[in-house]
Amino acid sequence: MSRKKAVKGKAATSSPSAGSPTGKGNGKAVKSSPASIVQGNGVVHPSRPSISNSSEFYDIAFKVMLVGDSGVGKTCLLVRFKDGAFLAGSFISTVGIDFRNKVLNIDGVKVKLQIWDTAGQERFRSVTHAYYRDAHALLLLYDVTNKASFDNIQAWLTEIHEYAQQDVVLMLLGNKARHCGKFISPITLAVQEFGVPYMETSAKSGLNVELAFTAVAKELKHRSMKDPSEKFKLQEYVNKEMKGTGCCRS
Ligand SMILES: Nc1nc2c(ncn2[C@@H]2O[C@H](COP(=O)(O)OP(=O)(O)OP(=O)(O)O)[C@@H](O)[C@H]2O)c(=O)[nH]1
Ligand SMILES: [Mg+2]
Repeated sequence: MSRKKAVKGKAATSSPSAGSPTGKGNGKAVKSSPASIVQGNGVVHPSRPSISNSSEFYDIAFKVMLVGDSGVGKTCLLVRFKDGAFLAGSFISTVGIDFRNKVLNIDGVKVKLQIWDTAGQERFRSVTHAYYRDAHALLLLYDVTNKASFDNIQAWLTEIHEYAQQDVVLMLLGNKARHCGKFISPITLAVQEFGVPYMETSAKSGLNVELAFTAVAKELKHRSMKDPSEKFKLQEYVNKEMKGTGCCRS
């Protein structure tokens, strides 16, 4: 098997696999220690030694897509996660689609997330559809200060069911949360009706941003490791790990 390292993010405007190191496949095992890692397609690969010409080595890689209405904060969430910064100032709506990579250490396993930032505007919807089928996880964002973005969640879920893989990991993120701690906004209380894991984030303050991506990476890793004794429950993990204290900056 070839050695893999995470590549820097680059714009992708053609087909989903064209700009994608993971191509069409599921999460791929390229190095593991000490246990074997199972590919999403069920192929077991024996343990391999570390690959060491980059700080961005990874064992398994997954594609995560950010979707949701224009203006809910998808790009800001990704920038906050990747660079630890907030894009203040005027709103520049995303055109087309782009991705950034980040490698997380999940319980000793290096999990590379290739995170696709999509354009929320209606006119780019057909471009986005082409990418759904390769996504291992989808983060569907709404804006907790914007009821219209909540009202559109059902339409997004319908679209996801139509275009994404059946077993895609899905989580709702109520972005632009203004509070801190475990309180959730009235919109997010209503969001529970969809029966999909959910949490609130703030790209502005950084609230729960790392946690959202870590939770998804953990879920994907658990699935790919195929260890039945280790059942991972996304919502339970998020509820447990959510910040209990802190100060509001949003
Ligand atoms: N207060 C607050 N503002 C935010 C937050 N996240 C994003 N914003 C603001 O919301 C606006 C839209 O953010 P973007 O990240 O560009 O939105 P988007 O979802 O990527 O929009 P499209 O690219 O059009 O789909 C910007 O003005 C951001 O500064 C947040 O957590 N809190
Ligand atoms: Mg954007």
